[in-house]
Amino acid sequence: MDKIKISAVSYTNTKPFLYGLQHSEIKEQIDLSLDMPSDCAQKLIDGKVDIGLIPVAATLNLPEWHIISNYCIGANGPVNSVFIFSNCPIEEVKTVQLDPESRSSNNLAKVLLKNYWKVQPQLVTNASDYAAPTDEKTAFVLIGDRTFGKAEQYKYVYDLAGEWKKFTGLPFVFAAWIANKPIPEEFVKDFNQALRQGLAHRTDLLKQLPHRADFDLEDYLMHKLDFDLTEDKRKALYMFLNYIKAL
Ligand SMILES: C=C(O[C@@H]1C=C(C(=O)O)C=C[C@H]1O)C(=O)O
Repeated sequence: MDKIKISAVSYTNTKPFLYGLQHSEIKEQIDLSLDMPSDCAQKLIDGKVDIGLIPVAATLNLPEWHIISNYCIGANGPVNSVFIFSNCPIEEVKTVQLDPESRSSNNLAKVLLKNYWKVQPQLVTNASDYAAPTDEKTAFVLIGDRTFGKAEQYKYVYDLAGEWKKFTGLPFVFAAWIANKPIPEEFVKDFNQALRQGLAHRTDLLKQLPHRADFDLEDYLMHKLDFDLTEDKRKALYMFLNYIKAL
């Protein structure tokens, strides 16, 4: 049988899943690449892979998609790795730079700016001074490991999963395991078993990760991230997609 091609996120948030896949026999059946989220999405859209841990916002660009797992990258309240960083209050921000590695969080920022904060700053992709704006009134979206330790450096820090929870009362799902074609049931079963094992071994994984003085990895992997794709997260996912369509 041909190997099933998979693209997964290259950030720390995905390490519990990778631990499970690497410690299971399923690793012989898969061809795994690690990519930034925007590339996971593009590879699934272009048919270069069969399954991706992709930003949920990118499903709007897929003609066919199937959620193949009850696990995801999500949060129920603040996630501590998806932010708008700003040096002035959000109401005064004139420009928001978007993160080139993101698809979900950029859209979440747009949804919250419009519907929650009710402001209309200019949105910029590929800003030349991205993540280091010189203008006081320019803020930026930043996701993943690049945010670790940075929350102290800005006067105004907006955790987007926390803001979404205040807005909707719901948890949020950033990325889900999605296939662009039907995948054999037996494989899906073994794949989910491997993911479950990985989550169950987070304490072992944490022992292998380098300690960071500026970021609480244990709190992040055990508490801030919430990996179960619950009914509430599914509800939030479809609500989010509808908000994006209405932007
Ligand atoms: C919580 C996170 O979730 C992520 C955010 C994504 C996005 O904005 O497109 C996609 C995948 C996840 O890695 C994070 O990266 O910090």
